[in-house]
Amino acid sequence: MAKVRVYEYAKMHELSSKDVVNTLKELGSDVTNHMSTMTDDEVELLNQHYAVSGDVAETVEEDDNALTYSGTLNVTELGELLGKPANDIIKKLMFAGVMANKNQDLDEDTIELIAGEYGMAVKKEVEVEKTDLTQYIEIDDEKDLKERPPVVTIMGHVDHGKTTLLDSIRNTRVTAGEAGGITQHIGAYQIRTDAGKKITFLDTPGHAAFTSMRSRGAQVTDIAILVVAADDGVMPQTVEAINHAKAAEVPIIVAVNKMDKEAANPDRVMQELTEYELISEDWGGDTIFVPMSALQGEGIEELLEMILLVAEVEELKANANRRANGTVIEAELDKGRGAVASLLVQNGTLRVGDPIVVGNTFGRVRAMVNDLGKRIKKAGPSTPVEITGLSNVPQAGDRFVVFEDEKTARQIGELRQQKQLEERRGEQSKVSLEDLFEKIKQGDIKDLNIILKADVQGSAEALAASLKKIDVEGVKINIIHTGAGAITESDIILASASNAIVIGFNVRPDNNAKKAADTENVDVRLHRIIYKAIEEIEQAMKGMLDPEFEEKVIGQAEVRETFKVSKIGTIAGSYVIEGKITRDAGVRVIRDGVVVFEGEIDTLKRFKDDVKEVATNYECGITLKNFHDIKEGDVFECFVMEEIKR
Ligand SMILES: Nc1nc2c(ncn2[C@@H]2O[C@H](COP(=O)(O)OP(=O)(O)OP(=O)(O)O)[C@@H](O)[C@H]2O)c(=O)[nH]1
Repeated sequence: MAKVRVYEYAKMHELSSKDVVNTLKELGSDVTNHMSTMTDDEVELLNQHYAVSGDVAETVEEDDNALTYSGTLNVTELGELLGKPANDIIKKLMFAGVMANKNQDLDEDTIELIAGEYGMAVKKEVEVEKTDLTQYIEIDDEKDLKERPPVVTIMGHVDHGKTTLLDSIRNTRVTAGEAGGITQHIGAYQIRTDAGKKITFLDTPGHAAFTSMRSRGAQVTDIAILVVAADDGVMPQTVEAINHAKAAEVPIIVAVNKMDKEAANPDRVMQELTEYELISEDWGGDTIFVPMSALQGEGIEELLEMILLVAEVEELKANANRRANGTVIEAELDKGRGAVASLLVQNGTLRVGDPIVVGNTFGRVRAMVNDLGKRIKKAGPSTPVEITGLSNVPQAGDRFVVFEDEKTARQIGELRQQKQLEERRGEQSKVSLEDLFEKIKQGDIKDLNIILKADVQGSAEALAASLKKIDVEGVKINIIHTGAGAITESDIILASASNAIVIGFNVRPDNNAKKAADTENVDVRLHRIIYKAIEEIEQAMKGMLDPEFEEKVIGQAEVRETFKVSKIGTIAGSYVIEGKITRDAGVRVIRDGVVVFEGEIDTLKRFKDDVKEVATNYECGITLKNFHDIKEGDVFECFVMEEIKR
């Protein structure tokens, strides 16, 4: 039989708890109040006393008519819920052995007890975060999942041919067979290969867009194409792109571009990329390299094949037979059409008329067009579309979720709007050196991600190597990107997306980076001396930044005589009665147990000599800074501030 508390028993038999407590006491039990649990014997005794029977545990039932509340209730609030004056509640509580005032919060059991006294039932509602969109996305059954097209982003260094590649893929593929198709820029497009398989390309080349989406929690890319010009090799933004893709754990296919050029040297590209763990299959690695010429359309076919191959390995799947969800690729306010958003459907099928929450806005899909500007009625997984019908303009990277009915969509959309406003006020916390240790201690952080920029690559690497050697238990340093040159907006966005801090060595953030760091709350640390940078990080990890101090009393001296000297003030002829007195310690003057002064020692002498410290049982002369009202019998208590080891 389950253990039963007094109030539960009382409730079940419609008795007052107070009564039951008294009865139990009369029966010799040592229960004290309504919360006490009873032994089986006690229950039996009570049953006999009240002439009731039955296994009480079995009589507990869920009450569907229960009044519901959430969070906590105080006495007044409980009164309101039950429709009773607070004073009545207080009386009931008193009878149950609980002394409470009107504002006192009550625990769940007590709330139930009091409601029970009135013959009512209450139930605490489990609170859910109603604004979290992901919770409305049902998990698919494995059997409903079918292959979906991969979503690809093209990245690489400036001028290595990203745009040319995107264009040439689109030109060879999109118009073919799509009669009268005029490509429309909606942030992404989809092609169909000869084999009839689809691939979706995100239209904004470069890693900044890629990562700014990720910083908003959106992961839309399945595969990254790293374009490297064969005549130029690995350049700074190539490295950035690699790091961005790696941070997002997206597989990389290397497109060795501009092979038509005379200076093309694909071996050099392969060689250089080995440094970044991108090793070609020819060389025993597992990275796919595709030599090509985006300009002449060479190698495109093979690249598309390789994309499909990687997609197959990744087992990209979705369920078209469900309400859609996905991510905003771009959005803007159009004068004529209102809010226009390009969406990538990531799962399910999006239909015209669907009630939808997009980021912090909502609406109904009014009109939908595809990447050829054609009006469509529905769009399945991995399809990019442009929609109208939203009440506001969302942001790239925002998630969207279709709801069953418009009312729910509106409710959740409005709640999210409200929450966004509140959050803006209370800005969320990213990692910073100030609270790093706190976060490590609480287990919130196991890796400290760092982005390192320096004036020259050499010092960035030296600093990275030293930082990696810092050994603090419970936390690991991850250098997710190093580079030479000023700290850029792209660095900040990567930091924000990866919850990293940025260290600048002999470099400064440019203006855009400064602004971005502000809005994204990214901690940027600037240094000119390597060991200082290392020290700062190490101390932050150990919780030793701005150390906390506590006072420690080191000794006491008693004033035996005082001498007034015109230029000096009062000299206290003292005797050290405990510990020691040191010249640089803090001092408190205690007279009859009261602190009459707190400050610093000015001079400390033995006979005529200045000394640093005086030990127990020695005499000394002491003067204080800015305090001369010293009296015989005063006690000088000396203290130092000691750092608290955390
Ligand atoms: N010879 C040759 N030139 C190419 C090839 N691909 C691109 N180019 C040229 O390289 C230049 C840069 O190409 P883009 O496609 O604009 O390069 P991008 O990477 O998009 O450059 P940004 O948008 O500035 O980052 C252009 O003049 C292209 O015509 C190629 O395969 N062969």
